[in-house]
Amino acid sequence: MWWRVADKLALPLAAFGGHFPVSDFDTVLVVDFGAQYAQLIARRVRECHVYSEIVPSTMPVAEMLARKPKAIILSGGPSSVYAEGAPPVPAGLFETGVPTFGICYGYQAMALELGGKVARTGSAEYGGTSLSVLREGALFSGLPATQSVWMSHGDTVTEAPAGFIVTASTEATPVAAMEDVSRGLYGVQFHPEVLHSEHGQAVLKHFLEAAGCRPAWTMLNIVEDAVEAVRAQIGDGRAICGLSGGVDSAVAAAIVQRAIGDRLTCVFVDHGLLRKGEAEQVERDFVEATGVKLRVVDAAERFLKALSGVTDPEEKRKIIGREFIRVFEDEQRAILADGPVDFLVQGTLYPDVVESGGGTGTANIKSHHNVGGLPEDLKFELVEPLRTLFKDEVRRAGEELGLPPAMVWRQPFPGPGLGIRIVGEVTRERLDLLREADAIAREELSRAGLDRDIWQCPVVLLADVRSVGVQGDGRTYGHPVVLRPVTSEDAMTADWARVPYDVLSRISTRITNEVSEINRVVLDITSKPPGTIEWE
Ligand SMILES: Nc1ncnc2c1ncn2[C@@H]1O[C@H](COP(=O)(O)OP(=O)(O)OP(=O)(O)O)[C@@H](O)[C@H]1O
Ligand SMILES: O=c1[nH]c(=O)c2[nH+]cn([C@@H]3O[C@H](COP(=O)(O)O)[C@@H](O)[C@H]3O)c2[nH]1
Ligand SMILES: NC(=O)CC[C@H](N)C(=O)O
Ligand SMILES: [Mg+2]
Repeated sequence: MWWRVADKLALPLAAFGGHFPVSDFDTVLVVDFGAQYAQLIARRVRECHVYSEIVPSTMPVAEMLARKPKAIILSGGPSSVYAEGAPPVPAGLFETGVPTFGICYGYQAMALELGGKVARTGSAEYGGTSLSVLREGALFSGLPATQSVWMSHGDTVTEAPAGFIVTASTEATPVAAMEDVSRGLYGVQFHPEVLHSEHGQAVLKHFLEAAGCRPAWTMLNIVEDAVEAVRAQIGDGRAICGLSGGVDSAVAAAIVQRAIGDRLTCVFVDHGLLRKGEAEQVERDFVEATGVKLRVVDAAERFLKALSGVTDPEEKRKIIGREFIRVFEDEQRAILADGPVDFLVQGTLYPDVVESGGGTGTANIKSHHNVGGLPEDLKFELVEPLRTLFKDEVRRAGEELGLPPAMVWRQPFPGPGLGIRIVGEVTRERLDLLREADAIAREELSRAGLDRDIWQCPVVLLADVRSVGVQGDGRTYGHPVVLRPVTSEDAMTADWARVPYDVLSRISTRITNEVSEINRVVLDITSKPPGTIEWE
Protein backbone atom coordinates (compact mmCIF):
# COMPACT_ATOMS: atom_id res chain seq x y z
CA MET A 1 0.00 0.00 0.00
CA TRP A 2 3.00 2.26 0.27
CA TRP A 3 2.56 3.63 -3.22
CA ARG A 4 -0.68 5.39 -2.39
CA VAL A 5 1.05 8.01 -0.37
CA ALA A 6 2.94 9.09 -3.43
CA ASP A 7 -0.03 11.00 -4.79
CA LYS A 8 1.06 13.79 -2.46
CA LEU A 9 4.28 14.06 -4.34
CA ALA A 10 3.14 15.33 -7.68
CA LEU A 11 4.76 18.72 -7.46
CA PRO A 12 7.62 20.31 -9.30
CA LEU A 13 10.79 20.59 -7.28
CA ALA A 14 11.71 23.66 -9.25
CA ALA A 15 8.77 25.40 -7.64
CA PHE A 16 10.71 25.30 -4.40
CA GLY A 17 13.68 27.09 -5.84
CA GLY A 18 15.73 23.97 -5.23
CA HIS A 19 17.36 24.13 -8.64
CA PHE A 20 21.07 23.55 -8.55
CA PRO A 21 23.22 25.14 -11.24
CA VAL A 22 24.49 22.86 -13.96
CA SER A 23 28.21 22.24 -13.98
CA ASP A 24 30.04 19.57 -15.94
CA PHE A 25 27.56 16.76 -15.46
CA ASP A 26 24.55 15.91 -17.57
CA THR A 27 21.06 16.93 -16.53
CA VAL A 28 17.86 15.01 -17.10
CA LEU A 29 14.58 16.90 -16.79
CA VAL A 30 11.54 15.03 -15.53
CA VAL A 31 8.46 16.72 -16.98
CA ASP A 32 5.72 16.33 -14.37
CA PHE A 33 2.18 15.75 -15.61
CA GLY A 34 0.85 15.45 -12.04
CA ALA A 35 2.52 12.09 -11.46
CA GLN A 36 2.46 10.05 -8.33
CA TYR A 37 6.06 9.14 -8.87
CA ALA A 38 7.82 12.17 -10.38
CA GLN A 39 10.17 12.43 -7.42
CA LEU A 40 10.93 8.73 -7.63
CA ILE A 41 11.88 9.03 -11.28
CA ALA A 42 14.30 11.88 -10.51
CA ARG A 43 15.75 9.92 -7.67
CA ARG A 44 16.27 6.74 -9.72
CA VAL A 45 18.03 8.81 -12.37
CA ARG A 46 20.31 10.26 -9.69
CA GLU A 47 20.97 6.69 -8.55
CA CYS A 48 22.37 6.11 -12.06
CA HIS A 49 24.79 8.99 -11.29
CA VAL A 50 23.04 11.39 -13.61
CA TYR A 51 21.67 14.61 -12.18
CA SER A 52 17.92 15.02 -12.46
CA GLU A 53 15.33 17.56 -11.49
CA ILE A 54 11.60 17.92 -11.97
CA VAL A 55 9.92 20.64 -14.02
CA PRO A 56 6.19 21.29 -14.46
CA SER A 57 4.61 20.26 -17.77
CA THR A 58 3.59 23.89 -18.23
CA MET A 59 7.20 25.01 -18.60
CA PRO A 60 7.88 26.31 -22.14
CA VAL A 61 10.37 24.22 -24.10
CA ALA A 62 12.73 27.19 -24.48
CA GLU A 63 13.01 27.39 -20.70
CA MET A 64 13.73 23.67 -20.51
CA LEU A 65 16.43 23.99 -23.16
CA ALA A 66 18.03 26.78 -21.15
CA ARG A 67 18.82 24.11 -18.55
CA LYS A 68 20.69 22.18 -21.24
CA PRO A 69 19.01 18.82 -20.68
CA LYS A 70 20.81 15.81 -22.07
CA ALA A 71 17.56 13.87 -21.89
CA ILE A 72 13.93 14.38 -20.95
CA ILE A 73 11.55 12.02 -19.18
CA LEU A 74 7.80 12.49 -19.43
CA SER A 75 6.12 11.35 -16.23
CA GLY A 76 2.82 9.62 -15.59
CA GLY A 77 -0.29 11.53 -14.61
CA PRO A 78 -3.92 11.14 -13.60
CA SER A 79 -5.52 12.53 -16.80
CA SER A 80 -6.47 10.74 -20.01
CA VAL A 81 -4.40 12.13 -22.86
CA TYR A 82 -7.41 12.48 -25.18
CA ALA A 83 -9.63 14.18 -22.57
CA GLU A 84 -10.41 17.87 -22.60
CA GLY A 85 -8.03 19.79 -20.35
CA ALA A 86 -5.44 17.01 -20.26
CA PRO A 87 -1.96 18.54 -19.89
CA PRO A 88 -0.35 18.59 -23.34
CA VAL A 89 3.24 17.75 -24.20
CA PRO A 90 5.03 21.13 -24.16
CA ALA A 91 4.83 22.53 -27.69
CA GLY A 92 7.80 21.66 -29.86
CA LEU A 93 9.34 19.21 -27.43
CA PHE A 94 9.68 16.37 -29.93
CA GLU A 95 11.37 18.68 -32.41
CA THR A 96 14.21 19.60 -30.05
CA GLY A 97 16.19 16.45 -30.80
CA VAL A 98 16.68 15.86 -27.05
CA PRO A 99 16.24 12.11 -26.38
CA THR A 100 12.91 11.62 -24.61
CA PHE A 101 11.45 8.77 -22.58
CA GLY A 102 7.70 8.63 -21.94
CA ILE A 103 6.36 6.76 -18.92
CA CYS A 104 2.67 5.83 -18.61
CA TYR A 105 0.82 9.12 -19.25
CA GLY A 106 3.99 10.49 -20.83
CA TYR A 107 4.17 7.40 -23.04
CA GLN A 108 0.55 7.74 -24.07
CA ALA A 109 1.00 11.46 -24.74
CA MET A 110 4.03 10.74 -26.90
CA ALA A 111 2.10 8.12 -28.88
CA LEU A 112 -0.88 10.40 -29.47
CA GLU A 113 1.17 13.48 -30.34
CA LEU A 114 3.20 11.60 -32.95
CA GLY A 115 0.24 10.02 -34.74
CA GLY A 116 -0.40 6.81 -32.80
CA LYS A 117 -3.67 5.83 -31.15
CA VAL A 118 -4.69 5.82 -27.48
CA ALA A 119 -8.01 4.46 -26.25
CA ARG A 120 -9.79 3.19 -23.17
CA THR A 121 -10.07 -0.45 -24.13
CA GLY A 122 -11.70 -1.56 -20.93
CA SER A 123 -8.72 -3.62 -19.85
CA ALA A 124 -6.99 -1.62 -17.16
CA GLU A 125 -3.90 -2.92 -15.38
CA TYR A 126 -3.05 -1.96 -11.79
CA GLY A 127 -0.17 -3.53 -9.90
CA GLY A 128 2.12 -6.40 -10.83
CA THR A 129 1.84 -7.49 -14.48
CA SER A 130 3.84 -9.89 -16.62
CA LEU A 131 5.59 -8.17 -19.52
CA SER A 132 6.71 -10.04 -22.66
CA VAL A 133 9.68 -8.54 -24.43
CA LEU A 134 9.11 -8.86 -28.18
CA ARG A 135 12.39 -7.27 -29.23
CA GLU A 136 15.17 -6.21 -26.92
CA GLY A 137 15.78 -2.92 -28.71
CA ALA A 138 17.72 -0.41 -26.63
CA LEU A 139 15.58 -0.45 -23.48
CA PHE A 140 15.44 -4.21 -22.86
CA SER A 141 18.94 -5.05 -24.02
CA GLY A 142 20.15 -8.17 -22.19
CA LEU A 143 17.04 -8.38 -20.00
CA PRO A 144 14.81 -11.47 -19.65
CA ALA A 145 12.07 -12.08 -22.24
CA THR A 146 9.45 -12.20 -19.49
CA GLN A 147 9.58 -9.87 -16.52
CA SER A 148 7.31 -8.53 -13.84
CA VAL A 149 6.48 -4.84 -14.12
CA TRP A 150 4.30 -2.44 -12.15
CA MET A 151 1.34 -1.01 -14.04
CA SER A 152 -1.18 1.69 -13.15
CA HIS A 153 -3.30 2.67 -16.14
CA GLY A 154 -6.76 2.60 -17.64
CA ASP A 155 -5.85 3.94 -21.09
CA THR A 156 -3.85 1.99 -23.62
CA VAL A 157 -1.73 2.74 -26.66
CA THR A 158 -3.48 0.68 -29.36
CA GLU A 159 -1.26 1.73 -32.23
CA ALA A 160 2.32 2.98 -32.14
CA PRO A 161 3.14 6.03 -34.28
CA ALA A 162 4.91 5.51 -37.62
CA GLY A 163 8.63 4.98 -37.27
CA PHE A 164 8.43 3.24 -33.85
CA ILE A 165 9.02 -0.44 -33.24
CA VAL A 166 6.93 -2.15 -30.57
CA THR A 167 9.28 -3.83 -28.12
CA ALA A 168 7.01 -5.32 -25.46
CA SER A 169 3.45 -6.33 -24.73
CA THR A 170 1.30 -7.70 -21.93
CA GLU A 171 -1.87 -9.74 -22.10
CA ALA A 172 -4.04 -6.61 -21.94
CA THR A 173 -1.69 -4.16 -23.65
CA PRO A 174 -0.34 -5.15 -27.04
CA VAL A 175 1.79 -2.00 -27.30
CA ALA A 176 3.42 -1.84 -23.86
CA ALA A 177 6.75 -0.35 -24.96
CA MET A 178 8.03 1.27 -28.12
CA GLU A 179 11.07 3.06 -29.43
CA ASP A 180 12.36 5.00 -32.40
CA VAL A 181 16.09 4.99 -31.84
CA SER A 182 16.79 7.19 -34.87
CA ARG A 183 14.78 10.03 -33.30
CA GLY A 184 15.83 9.18 -29.73
CA LEU A 185 12.26 8.55 -28.60
CA TYR A 186 11.33 5.80 -26.16
CA GLY A 187 8.30 4.90 -24.12
CA VAL A 188 6.90 2.31 -21.72
CA GLN A 189 3.43 1.86 -20.32
CA PHE A 190 4.72 0.49 -16.99
CA HIS A 191 6.53 2.34 -14.20
CA PRO A 192 10.25 1.52 -14.31
CA GLU A 193 10.85 3.85 -11.35
CA VAL A 194 9.05 1.76 -8.70
CA LEU A 195 10.98 -1.00 -6.98
CA HIS A 196 8.27 -3.50 -7.87
CA SER A 197 9.22 -3.34 -11.56
CA GLU A 198 11.79 -6.11 -11.56
CA HIS A 199 14.19 -4.64 -14.12
CA GLY A 200 12.90 -1.07 -14.03
CA GLN A 201 16.18 0.46 -12.97
CA ALA A 202 17.98 -1.35 -15.83
CA VAL A 203 15.40 -0.05 -18.33
CA LEU A 204 15.91 3.49 -17.04
CA LYS A 205 19.66 3.07 -17.21
CA HIS A 206 19.43 1.82 -20.79
CA PHE A 207 17.51 4.94 -21.74
CA LEU A 208 20.10 7.16 -20.09
CA GLU A 209 22.86 5.30 -21.92
CA ALA A 210 21.02 5.55 -25.25
CA ALA A 211 20.67 9.28 -24.60
CA GLY A 212 24.41 9.56 -24.02
CA CYS A 213 24.15 10.63 -20.38
CA ARG A 214 27.46 10.15 -18.60
CA PRO A 215 27.35 8.64 -15.12
CA ALA A 216 29.41 11.54 -13.82
CA TRP A 217 27.20 12.98 -11.12
CA THR A 218 27.82 12.18 -7.48
CA MET A 219 26.79 13.62 -4.16
CA LEU A 220 30.03 15.54 -4.32
CA ASN A 221 28.58 17.52 -7.21
CA ILE A 222 25.52 18.33 -5.22
CA VAL A 223 27.68 19.39 -2.30
CA GLU A 224 29.90 21.54 -4.52
CA ASP A 225 26.98 23.09 -6.34
CA ALA A 226 25.12 23.68 -3.11
CA VAL A 227 28.18 25.44 -1.68
CA GLU A 228 28.29 27.64 -4.80
CA ALA A 229 24.57 28.38 -4.64
CA VAL A 230 24.79 29.28 -0.93
CA ARG A 231 27.76 31.53 -1.59
CA ALA A 232 25.81 33.31 -4.31
CA GLN A 233 22.73 33.64 -2.11
CA ILE A 234 24.39 34.92 1.05
CA GLY A 235 27.11 36.98 -0.63
CA ASP A 236 29.06 38.72 2.11
CA GLY A 237 26.12 38.49 4.54
CA ARG A 238 25.86 36.50 7.76
CA ALA A 239 23.72 33.54 8.69
CA ILE A 240 22.33 31.65 11.65
CA CYS A 241 21.83 27.90 11.32
CA GLY A 242 19.30 26.02 13.40
CA LEU A 243 21.32 23.04 14.51
CA SER A 244 19.65 20.05 16.13
CA GLY A 245 22.33 17.38 16.27
CA GLY A 246 20.47 15.56 13.47
CA VAL A 247 22.06 14.71 10.15
CA ASP A 248 20.08 17.21 8.05
CA SER A 249 21.14 20.31 9.90
CA ALA A 250 24.67 18.94 10.30
CA VAL A 251 25.01 18.58 6.54
CA ALA A 252 23.34 21.93 5.87
CA ALA A 253 25.67 23.62 8.37
CA ALA A 254 28.73 21.96 6.86
CA ILE A 255 27.74 23.17 3.38
CA VAL A 256 27.11 26.72 4.56
CA GLN A 257 30.29 26.77 6.59
CA ARG A 258 32.20 25.86 3.44
CA ALA A 259 30.49 28.70 1.64
CA ILE A 260 30.79 31.54 4.16
CA GLY A 261 33.17 30.30 6.86
CA ASP A 262 32.85 31.94 10.23
CA ARG A 263 30.11 34.28 9.11
CA LEU A 264 27.92 31.34 10.09
CA THR A 265 26.75 30.94 13.69
CA CYS A 266 24.96 27.73 14.66
CA VAL A 267 22.21 27.89 17.25
CA PHE A 268 21.05 24.82 19.13
CA VAL A 269 17.74 25.36 20.87
CA ASP A 270 17.07 23.36 24.02
CA HIS A 271 13.30 23.71 24.02
CA GLY A 272 12.75 21.33 26.90
CA LEU A 273 11.33 18.78 24.46
CA LEU A 274 14.62 16.99 23.95
CA ARG A 275 15.53 13.45 24.90
CA LYS A 276 17.58 12.50 27.92
CA GLY A 277 21.17 13.69 27.66
CA GLU A 278 20.63 15.16 24.21
CA ALA A 279 21.59 18.77 24.85
CA GLU A 280 24.91 17.83 26.43
CA GLN A 281 25.70 15.31 23.70
CA VAL A 282 24.98 17.70 20.82
CA GLU A 283 27.00 20.48 22.39
CA ARG A 284 29.99 18.23 22.96
CA ASP A 285 30.03 16.10 19.79
CA PHE A 286 29.09 18.71 17.29
CA VAL A 287 31.69 21.25 18.13
CA GLU A 288 34.30 18.51 18.34
CA ALA A 289 33.42 17.13 14.90
CA THR A 290 33.03 20.35 12.98
CA GLY A 291 34.58 23.20 14.88
CA VAL A 292 31.62 25.46 14.09
CA LYS A 293 30.62 28.38 16.29
CA LEU A 294 27.78 27.06 18.40
CA ARG A 295 25.43 28.90 20.69
CA VAL A 296 23.23 26.84 22.97
CA VAL A 297 20.00 28.46 24.09
CA ASP A 298 17.97 27.23 27.03
CA ALA A 299 14.44 28.08 25.91
CA ALA A 300 12.50 25.41 27.81
CA GLU A 301 10.54 27.94 29.82
CA ARG A 302 9.16 29.84 26.85
CA PHE A 303 8.25 26.73 24.84
CA LEU A 304 6.45 25.10 27.77
CA LYS A 305 4.59 28.29 28.52
CA ALA A 306 3.51 28.67 24.91
CA LEU A 307 2.36 25.05 24.80
CA SER A 308 0.44 25.19 28.04
CA GLY A 309 -3.15 23.98 27.64
CA VAL A 310 -2.65 23.02 23.98
CA THR A 311 -3.66 19.53 22.82
CA ASP A 312 -4.26 19.89 19.08
CA PRO A 313 -1.28 18.49 17.11
CA GLU A 314 -1.32 21.14 14.40
CA GLU A 315 -1.59 23.90 16.97
CA LYS A 316 1.38 22.45 18.84
CA ARG A 317 3.40 22.30 15.64
CA LYS A 318 2.64 25.90 14.72
CA ILE A 319 3.50 27.12 18.21
CA ILE A 320 6.78 25.23 18.21
CA GLY A 321 7.62 26.50 14.71
CA ARG A 322 6.92 30.06 15.81
CA GLU A 323 8.90 29.83 19.05
CA PHE A 324 11.91 28.44 17.20
CA ILE A 325 11.91 31.54 15.00
CA ARG A 326 11.47 33.87 17.99
CA VAL A 327 14.56 32.27 19.58
CA PHE A 328 16.52 32.68 16.35
CA GLU A 329 15.47 36.35 16.28
CA ASP A 330 16.77 36.82 19.83
CA GLU A 331 20.04 35.26 18.79
CA GLN A 332 20.14 37.50 15.75
CA ARG A 333 20.01 40.49 18.09
CA ALA A 334 22.53 38.97 20.48
CA ILE A 335 25.21 38.66 17.83
CA LEU A 336 24.39 41.95 16.09
CA ALA A 337 27.67 43.46 17.22
CA ASP A 338 29.44 41.18 14.69
CA GLY A 339 27.20 42.47 11.87
CA PRO A 340 23.56 42.06 10.79
CA VAL A 341 22.23 38.54 10.24
CA ASP A 342 19.68 38.21 7.46
CA PHE A 343 19.77 34.51 6.66
CA LEU A 344 18.46 31.45 8.47
CA VAL A 345 19.86 28.06 7.45
CA GLN A 346 17.66 25.01 8.00
CA GLY A 347 18.19 21.35 7.17
CA THR A 348 14.85 21.10 5.42
CA LEU A 349 14.40 18.01 3.22
CA TYR A 350 11.97 17.23 0.44
CA PRO A 351 9.64 15.08 2.59
CA ASP A 352 9.29 17.93 5.14
CA VAL A 353 8.07 20.16 2.32
CA VAL A 354 5.74 17.60 0.77
CA GLU A 355 4.14 16.56 4.05
CA SER A 356 3.53 20.20 4.87
CA GLY A 357 1.49 20.44 1.66
CA GLY A 358 4.16 22.58 0.04
CA GLY A 359 3.06 22.16 -3.56
CA THR A 360 0.17 22.75 -5.86
CA GLY A 361 -2.71 20.58 -4.81
CA THR A 362 -0.75 18.49 -2.33
CA ALA A 363 -2.44 17.60 0.93
CA ASN A 364 -1.15 18.95 4.23
CA ILE A 365 -0.52 15.85 6.28
CA LYS A 366 1.28 17.60 9.11
CA SER A 367 3.00 20.95 9.34
CA HIS A 368 6.68 20.26 9.85
CA HIS A 369 7.89 22.96 12.21
CA ASN A 370 10.53 24.14 9.73
CA VAL A 371 8.14 24.50 6.77
CA GLY A 372 4.41 24.65 7.45
CA GLY A 373 5.02 25.71 11.05
CA LEU A 374 6.96 28.88 10.20
CA PRO A 375 5.27 32.10 11.32
CA GLU A 376 3.91 34.41 8.64
CA ASP A 377 6.01 37.34 9.83
CA LEU A 378 9.28 35.52 9.21
CA LYS A 379 11.95 38.13 8.57
CA PHE A 380 14.86 35.85 7.76
CA GLU A 381 15.65 34.80 4.23
CA LEU A 382 15.80 31.02 4.30
CA VAL A 383 18.81 29.06 3.13
CA GLU A 384 17.88 25.42 2.59
CA PRO A 385 20.50 23.62 0.54
CA LEU A 386 18.89 20.17 0.99
CA ARG A 387 15.34 21.06 0.08
CA THR A 388 15.18 18.78 -2.97
CA LEU A 389 16.78 15.74 -1.34
CA PHE A 390 15.77 12.65 0.61
CA LYS A 391 17.38 11.53 3.83
CA ASP A 392 19.46 8.73 2.30
CA GLU A 393 20.84 11.21 -0.23
CA VAL A 394 21.66 13.62 2.58
CA ARG A 395 23.46 10.83 4.41
CA ARG A 396 25.58 10.20 1.33
CA ALA A 397 26.30 13.94 1.13
CA GLY A 398 27.31 13.82 4.81
CA GLU A 399 29.75 11.03 4.04
CA GLU A 400 31.17 13.02 1.13
CA LEU A 401 31.64 15.94 3.51
CA GLY A 402 33.53 13.72 5.90
CA LEU A 403 31.14 14.01 8.84
CA PRO A 404 31.60 11.29 11.48
CA PRO A 405 29.51 8.11 10.97
CA ALA A 406 27.69 8.57 14.29
CA MET A 407 26.36 11.87 13.01
CA VAL A 408 25.60 10.67 9.49
CA TRP A 409 23.74 7.58 10.69
CA ARG A 410 21.98 9.13 13.63
CA GLN A 411 18.31 8.23 13.69
CA PRO A 412 16.00 11.13 12.85
CA PHE A 413 14.41 13.03 15.69
CA PRO A 414 11.72 15.60 14.88
CA GLY A 415 12.35 19.26 15.62
CA PRO A 416 9.21 19.51 17.80
CA GLY A 417 10.70 16.66 19.81
CA LEU A 418 8.76 15.02 22.60
CA GLY A 419 6.13 17.76 22.22
CA ILE A 420 4.48 15.76 19.44
CA ARG A 421 4.95 12.45 21.27
CA ILE A 422 2.68 13.34 24.15
CA VAL A 423 -0.89 12.84 23.05
CA GLY A 424 -2.54 15.48 25.18
CA GLU A 425 -1.18 18.57 26.87
CA VAL A 426 2.58 18.90 27.17
CA THR A 427 3.70 19.44 30.76
CA ARG A 428 7.04 19.22 32.50
CA GLU A 429 5.99 16.14 34.49
CA ARG A 430 4.77 14.30 31.42
CA LEU A 431 7.97 15.17 29.57
CA ASP A 432 10.00 13.74 32.43
CA LEU A 433 8.06 10.46 32.29
CA LEU A 434 8.39 10.18 28.54
CA ARG A 435 12.09 11.04 28.64
CA GLU A 436 12.76 8.14 31.01
CA ALA A 437 10.72 5.66 28.96
CA ASP A 438 12.34 6.83 25.74
CA ALA A 439 15.84 6.50 27.19
CA ILE A 440 15.15 2.90 28.20
CA ALA A 441 13.80 1.97 24.77
CA ARG A 442 16.76 3.57 23.01
CA GLU A 443 19.25 1.92 25.34
CA GLU A 444 17.80 -1.56 24.83
CA LEU A 445 17.48 -1.21 21.06
CA SER A 446 21.10 -0.05 20.86
CA ARG A 447 22.26 -2.84 23.12
CA ALA A 448 20.53 -5.32 20.80
CA GLY A 449 22.49 -3.85 17.88
CA LEU A 450 19.38 -2.65 16.09
CA ASP A 451 20.28 1.03 15.56
CA ARG A 452 20.96 0.70 11.86
CA ASP A 453 18.08 -1.72 11.19
CA ILE A 454 15.53 0.60 12.69
CA TRP A 455 14.84 3.95 11.07
CA GLN A 456 13.68 5.39 14.37
CA CYS A 457 11.52 4.35 17.31
CA PRO A 458 9.30 7.06 18.70
CA VAL A 459 7.98 6.34 22.18
CA VAL A 460 4.60 7.99 22.59
CA LEU A 461 2.93 8.85 25.88
CA LEU A 462 -0.86 8.58 25.83
CA ALA A 463 -1.19 11.15 28.54
CA ASP A 464 -4.96 11.31 28.64
CA VAL A 465 -5.43 7.55 28.68
CA ARG A 466 -5.30 5.51 31.87
CA SER A 467 -5.58 1.81 32.44
CA VAL A 468 -5.78 -0.42 35.47
CA GLY A 469 -2.76 -2.43 36.45
CA VAL A 470 -1.54 -4.45 39.40
CA GLN A 471 1.92 -3.84 40.80
CA GLY A 472 3.24 -5.07 44.15
CA ASP A 473 -0.18 -6.54 44.91
CA GLY A 474 -1.65 -3.08 44.62
CA ARG A 475 -3.88 -1.45 42.04
CA THR A 476 -2.36 1.08 39.66
CA TYR A 477 -4.14 3.43 37.33
CA GLY A 478 -1.39 4.64 35.07
CA HIS A 479 -0.62 5.72 31.53
CA PRO A 480 0.38 3.61 28.54
CA VAL A 481 3.33 4.32 26.27
CA VAL A 482 3.40 3.19 22.67
CA LEU A 483 6.54 1.86 21.01
CA ARG A 484 6.66 2.83 17.35
CA PRO A 485 9.74 1.16 15.83
CA VAL A 486 9.76 1.57 12.05
CA THR A 487 11.87 0.70 9.06
CA SER A 488 12.02 3.09 6.15
CA GLU A 489 14.05 4.22 3.18
CA ASP A 490 13.16 7.89 3.20
CA ALA A 491 10.37 8.47 5.78
CA MET A 492 7.80 8.91 3.02
CA THR A 493 6.70 5.32 3.52
CA ALA A 494 7.50 3.03 6.43
CA ASP A 495 6.75 -0.37 7.89
CA TRP A 496 6.68 -1.42 11.52
CA ALA A 497 9.97 -3.01 12.50
CA ARG A 498 9.93 -6.66 13.52
CA VAL A 499 11.89 -6.15 16.72
CA PRO A 500 12.70 -9.50 18.39
CA TYR A 501 10.25 -10.41 21.15
CA ASP A 502 12.94 -10.70 23.80
CA VAL A 503 14.07 -7.14 23.13
CA LEU A 504 10.49 -5.87 23.27
CA SER A 505 9.96 -7.80 26.44
CA ARG A 506 13.01 -6.26 28.10
CA ILE A 507 11.89 -2.77 27.11
CA SER A 508 8.40 -3.39 28.47
CA THR A 509 9.63 -4.82 31.75
CA ARG A 510 12.13 -2.06 32.32
CA ILE A 511 9.77 0.80 31.48
CA THR A 512 6.99 -0.47 33.72
CA ASN A 513 9.44 -1.24 36.53
CA GLU A 514 11.51 1.91 36.30
CA VAL A 515 9.06 4.61 35.29
CA SER A 516 6.39 5.14 37.86
CA GLU A 517 2.99 6.04 36.43
CA ILE A 518 3.56 4.01 33.28
CA ASN A 519 1.93 0.64 33.75
CA ARG A 520 1.47 -0.55 30.19
CA VAL A 521 3.62 -0.73 27.04
CA VAL A 522 1.98 -1.29 23.67
CA LEU A 523 3.42 -1.86 20.21
CA ASP A 524 2.29 0.06 17.13
CA ILE A 525 2.10 -2.32 14.14
CA THR A 526 0.84 0.11 11.51
CA SER A 527 2.66 0.80 8.29
CA LYS A 528 2.87 4.27 6.71
CA PRO A 529 0.50 4.71 4.98
CA PRO A 530 -2.02 4.50 6.55
CA GLY A 531 -0.30 5.63 9.75
CA THR A 532 2.43 8.24 9.88
CA ILE A 533 5.61 7.67 11.87
CA GLU A 534 4.94 10.19 14.62
CA TRP A 535 1.53 10.12 16.28
CA GLU A 536 0.91 13.84 15.90
N1 LIG B 1 16.71 21.83 18.68
C1 LIG B 1 16.91 22.52 17.55
N2 LIG B 1 17.64 23.65 17.56
C2 LIG B 1 17.85 24.35 16.43
N3 LIG B 1 17.37 24.00 15.24
C3 LIG B 1 16.62 22.89 15.15
C4 LIG B 1 16.36 22.08 16.29
N4 LIG B 1 15.61 21.04 15.92
C5 LIG B 1 15.40 21.18 14.59
N5 LIG B 1 16.01 22.29 14.12
C6 LIG B 1 16.01 22.80 12.73
O1 LIG B 1 14.91 22.24 12.02
C7 LIG B 1 15.38 21.48 10.90
C8 LIG B 1 14.49 20.29 10.64
O2 LIG B 1 14.59 19.36 11.70
P1 LIG B 1 14.76 17.83 11.36
O3 LIG B 1 14.60 17.04 12.59
O4 LIG B 1 13.93 17.51 10.17
O5 LIG B 1 16.25 17.75 10.83
P2 LIG B 1 17.55 17.35 11.64
O6 LIG B 1 17.27 17.39 13.08
O7 LIG B 1 18.65 18.22 11.15
O8 LIG B 1 17.82 15.89 11.15
P3 LIG B 1 17.02 14.59 11.57
O9 LIG B 1 15.80 14.58 10.66
O10 LIG B 1 17.95 13.50 11.23
O11 LIG B 1 16.65 14.68 12.98
C9 LIG B 1 16.78 21.10 11.28
O12 LIG B 1 17.54 20.75 10.16
C10 LIG B 1 17.25 22.35 11.98
O13 LIG B 1 17.62 23.34 11.05
O1 LIG C 1 12.03 18.18 12.02
C1 LIG C 1 10.93 17.70 11.95
N1 LIG C 1 9.90 18.51 12.18
C2 LIG C 1 8.63 18.10 12.22
O2 LIG C 1 7.73 18.90 12.44
C3 LIG C 1 8.44 16.69 11.97
N2 LIG C 1 7.33 15.91 11.92
C4 LIG C 1 7.75 14.65 11.66
N3 LIG C 1 9.07 14.62 11.53
C5 LIG C 1 9.91 13.49 11.15
O3 LIG C 1 9.66 13.28 9.76
C6 LIG C 1 9.60 11.88 9.46
C7 LIG C 1 8.23 11.52 8.92
O4 LIG C 1 7.32 11.63 9.98
P1 LIG C 1 5.79 11.34 9.87
O5 LIG C 1 5.62 10.00 9.24
O6 LIG C 1 5.28 11.38 11.27
O7 LIG C 1 5.21 12.42 9.03
C8 LIG C 1 9.93 11.17 10.76
O8 LIG C 1 11.32 10.91 10.75
C9 LIG C 1 9.56 12.17 11.82
O9 LIG C 1 10.28 12.00 13.04
C10 LIG C 1 9.52 15.87 11.70
N4 LIG C 1 10.76 16.37 11.68
N1 LIG D 1 -0.24 6.34 -14.20
C1 LIG D 1 -0.55 7.01 -15.32
O1 LIG D 1 0.24 7.80 -15.82
C2 LIG D 1 -1.95 6.82 -15.80
C3 LIG D 1 -2.19 7.44 -17.17
C4 LIG D 1 -3.67 7.50 -17.50
N2 LIG D 1 -4.32 8.34 -16.54
C5 LIG D 1 -4.26 6.10 -17.48
O2 LIG D 1 -5.06 5.78 -16.64
O3 LIG D 1 -3.93 5.31 -18.32
MG1 LIG E 1 15.86 16.35 13.99
